[in-house]
Amino acid sequence: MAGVTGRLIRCWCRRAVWGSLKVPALHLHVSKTAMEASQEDFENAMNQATEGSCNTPRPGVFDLINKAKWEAWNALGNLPKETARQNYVDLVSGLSSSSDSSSQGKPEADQKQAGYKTVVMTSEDSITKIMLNRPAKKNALTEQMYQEIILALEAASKDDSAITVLTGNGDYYSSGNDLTNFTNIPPDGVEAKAKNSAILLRDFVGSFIDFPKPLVAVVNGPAVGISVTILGLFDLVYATDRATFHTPFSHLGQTPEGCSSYTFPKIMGPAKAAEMLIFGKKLTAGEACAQGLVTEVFPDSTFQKEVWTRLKAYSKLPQNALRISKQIIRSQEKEKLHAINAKESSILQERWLSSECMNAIMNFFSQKAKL
Ligand SMILES: CCCCCC/C=C/C(=O)SCCNC(=O)CCNC(=O)[C@H](O)C(C)(C)COP(=O)(O)OP(=O)(O)OC[C@H]1O[C@@H](n2cnc3c(N)ncnc32)[C@H](O)[C@@H]1OP(=O)(O)O
Repeated sequence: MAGVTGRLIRCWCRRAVWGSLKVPALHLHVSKTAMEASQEDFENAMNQATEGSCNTPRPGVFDLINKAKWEAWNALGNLPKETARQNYVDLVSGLSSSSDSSSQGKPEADQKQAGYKTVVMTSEDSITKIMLNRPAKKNALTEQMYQEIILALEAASKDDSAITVLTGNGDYYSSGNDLTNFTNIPPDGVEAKAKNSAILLRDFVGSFIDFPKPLVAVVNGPAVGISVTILGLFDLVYATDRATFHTPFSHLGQTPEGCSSYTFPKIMGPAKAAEMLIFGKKLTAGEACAQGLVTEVFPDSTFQKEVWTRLKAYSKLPQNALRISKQIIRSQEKEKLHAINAKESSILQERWLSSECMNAIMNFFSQKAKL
């Protein structure tokens, strides 16, 4: 912790608390079919889609395993970012459908998808589950996690599942943005970092706005920050009675995102939304349900069993009807949501450069200030 604090204070002296966001050109050639692809192919494709072309030094001649991995990644060459992402999604989607056909007679088999490092993506019973997987850090969202969630949603939108679920591993749903995202300064400076982070935020929220199938949050514990705001973009939010919902943006010198400046007043009315988004009032699961942010609250002891039984029943409904109904509802205000997302992201880009925001983050790391 002393190291992190020292780094933050050094950053502050240079008027910055930002981490180096990798936004390289992304490159990938995928020539194998999903059935032919190995775990290593998925890892290389994921590296390419999230980190870009091979950007690490070649391992030493005796480091045979890492040298082979490096050579495979390096061999992928240079392709535009969108192509790299699309290739990755195609590879994963292909795996999902080919696995499904090869596992006929075992329809319940849990299809775990390879290549993700910070989330676990599985498909079972026509439900694709994306599980945040950093329990020791309360599922705080790193830049890599934002990228992997975007990729996972793209893959889920194309697989043959009826419903997609986002949940967390461990005692938290998510503690929101990982504050260490703000700790290193990239060579191109703090303003560039803020700009790249705003782009990542806009893309991340945009992938929830555009998601074409029913999207369900299984809120397995407390939720903070952006993990709360994006709930306004889900179709169902099921919560354990242990969950809390906290958006302490003013405490952090920040402002609402995830389209919550629009969805929260619409869901709960302007006064209750202001209490959460401006003054940082933390809601219990029962309160969040009474205000319409949560669909239903379950006792923690039976939470998983009850929720998954419910979702399995829903996933048997006709898939096209589910998808089309979702899209009719979303289409009413999709453009508006994108405009709000762009505006919120651009305001945050400025906020992240403010002394209020920098002080709040330093405070968290230096004093372990809890929300
Ligand atoms: C591309 C950028 C997009 C940005 C979008 C804008 C998003 C905004 C937000 O999401 S604002 C909300 C940010 N979140 C927070 O401020 C939460 C900070 N964390 C806490 O207050 C507490 O950790 C807690 C209340 C969530 C949990 O407290 P407790 O139960 O006592 O656990 P610990 O604090 O010991 O946590 C264990 C371990 O996890 C680390 N950790 C938890 N949350 C975060 C986080 N958000 N960022 C970084 N690290 C986090 C914590 O430091 C501990 O680490 P350690 O074991 O000490 O190494």
